[in-house]
Amino acid sequence: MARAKIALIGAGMIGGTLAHIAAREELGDVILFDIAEGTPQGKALDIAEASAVFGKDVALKGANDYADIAGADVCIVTAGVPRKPGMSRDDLLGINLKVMKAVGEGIKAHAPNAFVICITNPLDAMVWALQQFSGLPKEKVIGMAGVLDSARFAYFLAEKTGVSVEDIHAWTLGGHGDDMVPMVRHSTVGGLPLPDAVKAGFLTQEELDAIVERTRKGGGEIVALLKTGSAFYAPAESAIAMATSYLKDKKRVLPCATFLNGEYGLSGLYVGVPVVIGAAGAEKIVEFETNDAEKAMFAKSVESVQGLMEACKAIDPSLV
Ligand SMILES: NC(=O)c1ccc[n+]([C@@H]2O[C@H](COP(=O)([O-])OP(=O)(O)OC[C@H]3O[C@@H](n4cnc5c(N)ncnc54)[C@H](O)[C@@H]3O)[C@@H](O)[C@H]2O)c1
Ligand SMILES: O=C(O)C[C@H](O)C(=O)O
Repeated sequence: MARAKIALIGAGMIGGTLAHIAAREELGDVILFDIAEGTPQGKALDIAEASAVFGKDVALKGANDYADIAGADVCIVTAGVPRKPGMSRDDLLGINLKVMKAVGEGIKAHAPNAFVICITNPLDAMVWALQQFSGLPKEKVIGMAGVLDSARFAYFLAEKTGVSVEDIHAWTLGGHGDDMVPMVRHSTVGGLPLPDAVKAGFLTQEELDAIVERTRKGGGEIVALLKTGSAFYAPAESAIAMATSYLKDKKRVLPCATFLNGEYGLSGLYVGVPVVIGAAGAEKIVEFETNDAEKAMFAKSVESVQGLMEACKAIDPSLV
């Protein structure tokens, strides 16, 4: 069977890390695309040379022409700009929306059968715009954020409780902003929902509250430390988990920005929800039972996403 073709649109910090992981995992041949000349070629060559050390058979190529992504099975989009300290993700909207238009047109022309994973921020509005600009089916265009946010939640819980990260299952819902919703009742430590884990003495309520708050602001914490850009290792791992589930038809349930069509009482927007990812793309949304407090937090987060969609429409009236 032919190897999968993975096109990485954007060869910056996340794009380069994605290429490295995809090659090491032998997930498929990799095209690194960027408007910057030399960057994708240099990173592709560097990783290709590394493949002789880690011993995996993959082809890597850098490109500045969309024709090179032709026939891609998966496109992972990181093209655009990241935030710097003092900025919010929403400040990136104007510049990254223009980038999404160019990327969407490139994918439409050259890789219309791909499964597309958008990472560019502000995520929920960018993936919504990218789907429209590309014209690809909604189930084939999805956004990466929830896997990252829930990984942060899980890591902080593991660190505090001393339980292996493998035995913590954490979930976040909503938009990829500071009002995202870490799902305390649905997340577990060793199988115990977090309120029961508190009762069992794994952590205190105050510690849990602090972890929820730290999760919400997890992106900003890294931006403040790095000063020159934002997180890239955990975001790349998160997108690789999504791409792997699609390519191997694993049907993992992962929290992703997914187009809603009545689920959670909403339609016509992308927002983070658990979804089965398999060979058909976003195959089935999982609807968590939510109480009034969770519903209110989710509604607030959705409102923020809708505000960003309105801002996009004001810039580009072709968006509906
Ligand atoms: N969804 C998430 O959870 C998440 C996590 C981390 C970062 N991000 C976002 O991902 C994006 C990329 O982050 P990064 O750290 O890789 O940034 P980066 O600056 O290192 O890389 C971005 C790359 O995009 C390229 N680019 C710009 N315009 C382009 C265009 N029109 N076509 C093709 N390439 C273009 C740049 O040349 C650069 O190489 C940012 O918007 C960041 O905010 C999202
Ligand atoms: O916070 C950012 O700007 C990048 C990304 O969205 C993240 O959560 O790490």
